[in-house]
Amino acid sequence: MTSSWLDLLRPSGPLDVALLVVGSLAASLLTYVAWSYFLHPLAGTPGPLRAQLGIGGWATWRAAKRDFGWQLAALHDKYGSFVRIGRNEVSVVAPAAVSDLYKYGGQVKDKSRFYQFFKVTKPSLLATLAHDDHTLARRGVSPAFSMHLLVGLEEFVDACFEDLCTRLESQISQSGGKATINLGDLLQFLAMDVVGELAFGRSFGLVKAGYDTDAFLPMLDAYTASSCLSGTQPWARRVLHWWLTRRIGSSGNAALGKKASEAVARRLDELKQAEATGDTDSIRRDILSKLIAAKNPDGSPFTVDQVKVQANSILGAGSDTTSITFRALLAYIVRDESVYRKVMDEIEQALEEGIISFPISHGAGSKLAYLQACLKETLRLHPAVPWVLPRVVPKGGAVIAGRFLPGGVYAGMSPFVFHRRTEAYGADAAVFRPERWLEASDEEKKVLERNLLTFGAGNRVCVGKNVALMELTKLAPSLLYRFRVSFTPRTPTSPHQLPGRSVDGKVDDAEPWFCESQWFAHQREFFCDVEERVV
Ligand code: HEM
Repeated sequence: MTSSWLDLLRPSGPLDVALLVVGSLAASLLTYVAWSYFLHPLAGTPGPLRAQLGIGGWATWRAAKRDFGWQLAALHDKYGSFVRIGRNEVSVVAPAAVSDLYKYGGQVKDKSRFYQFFKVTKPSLLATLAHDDHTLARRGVSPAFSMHLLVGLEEFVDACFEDLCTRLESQISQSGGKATINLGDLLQFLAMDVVGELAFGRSFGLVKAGYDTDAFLPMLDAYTASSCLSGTQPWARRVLHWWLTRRIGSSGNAALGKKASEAVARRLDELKQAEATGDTDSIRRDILSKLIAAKNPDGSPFTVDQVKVQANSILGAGSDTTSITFRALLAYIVRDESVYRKVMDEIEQALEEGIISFPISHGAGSKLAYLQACLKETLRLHPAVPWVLPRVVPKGGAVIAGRFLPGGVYAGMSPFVFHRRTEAYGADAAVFRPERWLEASDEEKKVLERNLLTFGAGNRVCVGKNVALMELTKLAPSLLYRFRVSFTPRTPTSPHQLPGRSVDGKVDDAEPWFCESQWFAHQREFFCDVEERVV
């Protein structure tokens, strides 16, 4: 029989079979890599090599290392406005992209699959990907977050703050006039107690207890870390979730579900009794009430499950974010004596002139112009969510910041990176300068506001923005007025276990915390020396 060259390829033993399999795999991989590098619609967009080769994993690795913000900033410094951060994903930092990607009624509408694992049990608002589904869901939930409703709930926020003052005073007196306190944790307890009051019918009592009674903090950490990591590698979700929950522990998860069930059941009971006695005025008109009264698009009332999902997602979305911002605001004010002096002079003068009184209302706090400018600068330089907020370019493609991106590509902007770019905030973009918000003309202010992505933008803008701003506007001046706060210096005997690291990743022991950058820009170990002020 005559042999052809094809016979040479025919395996004649197990070794040949193995070689053929390995060879075929290598050839497929090479073809895939070459396609990603040369032919993919994002080919030619600069970025880390592994993203360009389509292997992916850059964002996953950054999420695992929790250094996402500053690593992405460095890539943009190197490559410019468009950086390919995944096989099919691009990060953009151009002012025009804000409206191209996020504006109401714009071409780009759906969220990318990155968000899918932020669902609690069923998709919450944050995790609803399709624009149309989200619009309907948001219509039901929005009334629960109106400023009108929230202003009527200020007394509950004040009560949580009083718990904080009592705790601080007691620790201060036990320590002989000045106490070293993990203020970072206490501020998160405060934010959680406020969410408890507004969305669960009563405070969780964490500030009063002085510790994380139901292990909520590790649970929230496991929830965001696992959702974020899994979002970057959906196929590996189960493994990542298993690994993380083992590593971080998430015992609070069950406690949280239980708390939501109890809160809804309690409120439904109260409603039933009130209706029976005709005394419906005695029912608190809070977020929980509004969620219970919410309707689906077909007019049917929210089910108990829907109410629980929304309440739980509020805890997931509202407590880390608000406390990260509170810590950052305090730190920016306290670390610079001239900023601190201006804030305190403004508060004292407003008190003298009767513009504010205690407890400071949201309306009164809003009149503290310099403090509000500090808050804006804090939201700009330390956005609680530094991650890119990825959207899907629609079929047929879209022009984003002057560049055509084909349909199906994921594109997003990182508030952290964008806010530090000169094209967004000028040559001093990296500097904390509250005055920029006060000196700007009305037209300039519109641009500053438009470029501020801390709460997202467009129809996906944070639904809890009013809750956070109300809390910070009231409580930051109240805390600063009652207590003198300074960073606990790092010494061999101080309680710190981690080195100092700033929001932009600089390791420096003068920093008040160890900052991480993943979905959240969380600060660990914010220890402060706290004294009562003579007022
Ligand atoms: C300073 C505090 C806060 C910051 C910086 C913040 C930031 C954000 C951001 C960036 C988004 C949009 C994400 C995206 O486009 O992908 C978002 C959405 C959301 N936030 Fe906030 N948030 C804060 C406080 C709160 C609070 C207090 C609550 C609840 C009481 C809350 C509940 C939500 C919810 C439910 C969504 C999803 C909205 C939707 O998709 O319709 N947030 N937040």
